[in-house]
Amino acid sequence: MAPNPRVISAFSAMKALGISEYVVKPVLKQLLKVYDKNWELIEEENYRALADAVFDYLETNAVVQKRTSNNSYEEEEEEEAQLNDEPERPLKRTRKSQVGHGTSSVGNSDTVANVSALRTIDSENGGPSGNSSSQHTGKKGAPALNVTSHGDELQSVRSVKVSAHTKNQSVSLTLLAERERNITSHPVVENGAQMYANAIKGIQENPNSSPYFKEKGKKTVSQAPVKERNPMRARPSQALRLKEPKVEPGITSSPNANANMPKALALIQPKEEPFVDCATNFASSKVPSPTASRHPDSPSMMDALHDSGSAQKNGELRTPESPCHDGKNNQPNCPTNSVQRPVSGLADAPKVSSVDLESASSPLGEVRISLSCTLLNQTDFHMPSVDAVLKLAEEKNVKTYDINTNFSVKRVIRDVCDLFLELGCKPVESPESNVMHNPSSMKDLSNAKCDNVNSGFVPSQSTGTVNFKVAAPEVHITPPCMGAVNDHKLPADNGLVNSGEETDKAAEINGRGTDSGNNMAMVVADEFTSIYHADVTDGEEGMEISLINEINNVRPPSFKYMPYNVVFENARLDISLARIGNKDCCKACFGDCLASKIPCECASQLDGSFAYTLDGLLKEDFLEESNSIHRNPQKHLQFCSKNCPLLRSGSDELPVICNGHLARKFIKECWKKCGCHKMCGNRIVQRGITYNLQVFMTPDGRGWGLRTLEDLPKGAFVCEYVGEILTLKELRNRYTCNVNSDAYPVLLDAIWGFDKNLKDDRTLCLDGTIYGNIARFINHRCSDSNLIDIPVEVESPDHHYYHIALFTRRKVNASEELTWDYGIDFGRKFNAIKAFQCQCGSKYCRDMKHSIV
Ligand SMILES: C[S@@+](CC[C@H](N)C(=O)[O-])C[C@H]1O[C@@H](n2cnc3c(N)ncnc32)[C@H](O)[C@@H]1O
Repeated sequence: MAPNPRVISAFSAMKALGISEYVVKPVLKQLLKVYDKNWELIEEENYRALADAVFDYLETNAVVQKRTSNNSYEEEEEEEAQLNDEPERPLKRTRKSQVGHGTSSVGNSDTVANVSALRTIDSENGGPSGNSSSQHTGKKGAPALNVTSHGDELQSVRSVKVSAHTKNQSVSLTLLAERERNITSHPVVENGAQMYANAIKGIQENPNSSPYFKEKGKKTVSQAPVKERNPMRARPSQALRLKEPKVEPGITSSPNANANMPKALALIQPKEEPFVDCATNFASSKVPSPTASRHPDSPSMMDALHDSGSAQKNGELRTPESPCHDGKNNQPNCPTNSVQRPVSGLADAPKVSSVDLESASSPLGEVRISLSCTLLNQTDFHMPSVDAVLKLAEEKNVKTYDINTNFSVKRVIRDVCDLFLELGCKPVESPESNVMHNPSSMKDLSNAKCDNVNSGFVPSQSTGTVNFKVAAPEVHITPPCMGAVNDHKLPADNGLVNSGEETDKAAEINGRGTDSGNNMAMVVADEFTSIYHADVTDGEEGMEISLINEINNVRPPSFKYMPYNVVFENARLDISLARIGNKDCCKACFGDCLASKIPCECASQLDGSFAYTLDGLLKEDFLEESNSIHRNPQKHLQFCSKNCPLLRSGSDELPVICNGHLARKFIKECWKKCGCHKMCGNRIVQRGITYNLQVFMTPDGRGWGLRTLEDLPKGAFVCEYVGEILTLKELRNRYTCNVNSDAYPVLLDAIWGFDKNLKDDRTLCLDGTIYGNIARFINHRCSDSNLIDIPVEVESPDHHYYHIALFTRRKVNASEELTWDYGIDFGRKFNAIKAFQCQCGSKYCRDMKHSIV
């Protein structure tokens, strides 16, 4: 449909005032309603009414946001109702007065909620729940901080840039916030800040001057402020639907070479050995010794393919699951601060003589806030590690503040600033301490010649400046991935790849050059030593996750980074708020459900308790129970006999009867239909990755691995296993045709043993091979892995689809490799996928007695 020329003219007129179309659009819509589509009234006096309404809206919006911003979901409902001419909607106050919970009280709010839900899904994810399309548009933002700017709700801070100038004794911190691109309103006035301010002032002085308020006694825009999308948007939890994986040019779909697929399947006899978490002996250089405890055999992910449920006759294993993250950044209900002007509060930092905070924005939705603080008579400042500062700031905030009620972005910023100064003024200790130091690779990086990479993270001694965030490289990790694993498969006799020669050989074997074919922006330093990429997530996560290869020339595999699951063609995945009944959500809640004395509906699956602690960690008893299921799978199996999807999908090598599927212990998180705040403590996995992780090349031939760069407490959410949501049938087709492919499938089979009429399109699994996240780099460790997979229900209440969240089973030390027990039964071999020869190094390794061909 051709755009209405009157609309275009209205936009142009407003643009001349420096007001963006994003702002004008919703207001215009409302105005047309108010004026019964009488354009003349709007166009009169060169759009005077519209201009007034816009300014009103901006002003009101600023006030509203300042005042609340607590429960944006409710606001969305209100807005939605307005747009739909709902006479009355569940008012925030009403809801709030219903302290606690309640299943249903909200009367007729269902309709409204559903409507708004749909809208929310649509806009928030840049993609619908059910449609197919490929909008990966949405940059998600697992917000670390939220700041308000320009009277507008803050968008999530996607990155932090910190720089210090020792020479001038100043430290500057730049928070780079990025607005969601899809946001409907964009209150940033492009060039007319002053004009806007004057206009607002005029309206304040003479409110009646606006015809907008006079006409017809109808609803005014200000009654229903059009709200911007909630900035604190957790990561989109629903899946995108893709028609088919897009494989970018230059990439082959699956290296044939040494495919090491999990083959495994299967059945493992749970061992009775005691466990002791052996420290990972391979992580890269300094791996602290693990101390934890843990146990042996269990099932794993790849099982799936092979026998997913795989089990065995007696004992069995299982498949892994979901995601999640920790809640250590739990922010309270609401951030507010308008961080626009010099924040005087910051000045009380003892060592700081002055603090400046400036903000700038672009019409594209980028907001940059720059904070600089100058030291007072401090001559011995040195640049501390950014990581150390942020880590300390985080710890400090979690410990110091009542995170639920008192959180203040301003204070966080001040703390970060203070800590910079504090750490920077301490004498330099060991290289491991808090002073920024780099692995050899970092040094190399500084000399690296790489034209197209603005590699930050390289401290430059000469200037004393550190750019924490590297200018985003135009990197596209392209599809078919599977590769990397093979690349490192070296001859079993040595396993270690550490010379250029060997590397080249490996690359040759795999038909790949060591230095071509991939346009990843990364730094290659020296000849064989460091390949470094500042952010393998391509900006898709709230955290940057670097990749480093100090071992050989193998480049990262080609795959498309996705922070959330995507639906492949035929899988049936119904995600809609309409499917979430009152018993599946806590509509009457507000704020933080964990803080409420009365457990809400979302806690009912766990007998009225939540799986998380107030610190955002998995509760001890929940973790222990889940560990126990992994240790003794045979006690938790549910059988689906002949109707087992695995049997139906056919394979000569599969057992004739179902070996059982684990009855998993689920976490149920609050979600969009719930009344609580997005930062509610029962929304951990949705918020995405919050720890500082790194993809690295293992030195012992297991290919890439994932490690943590900071200590992780026990029960911390690390990441979700993300991939394409496939039906089992699709999975089999995919890998039966390509037996040699590497694949990383995980069955979503928790319901299989219970649903006797399971249709093929509902037998789902996740495959992170082509579309996936950093979890695809996590290597397997038999039994005493430091991560455990927990199924998490977020947007789909029936357990056919759920998320797989990986939590720490014990405290994990910085630089330790993160591992997960895939649940592979190395004693079995199935046709579709080849198992690898396990080199986990665990004393419980299940592959020691088997020789895999
Ligand atoms: C999910 S991927 C893990 C990331 C992989 N290392 C890479 O380079 O992409 C699984 C593959 O990693 C390798 N792998 C994982 N754990 C291993 C282990 N304990 N021993 C040997 N190879 C392992 C196998 O090739 C397996 O097929």
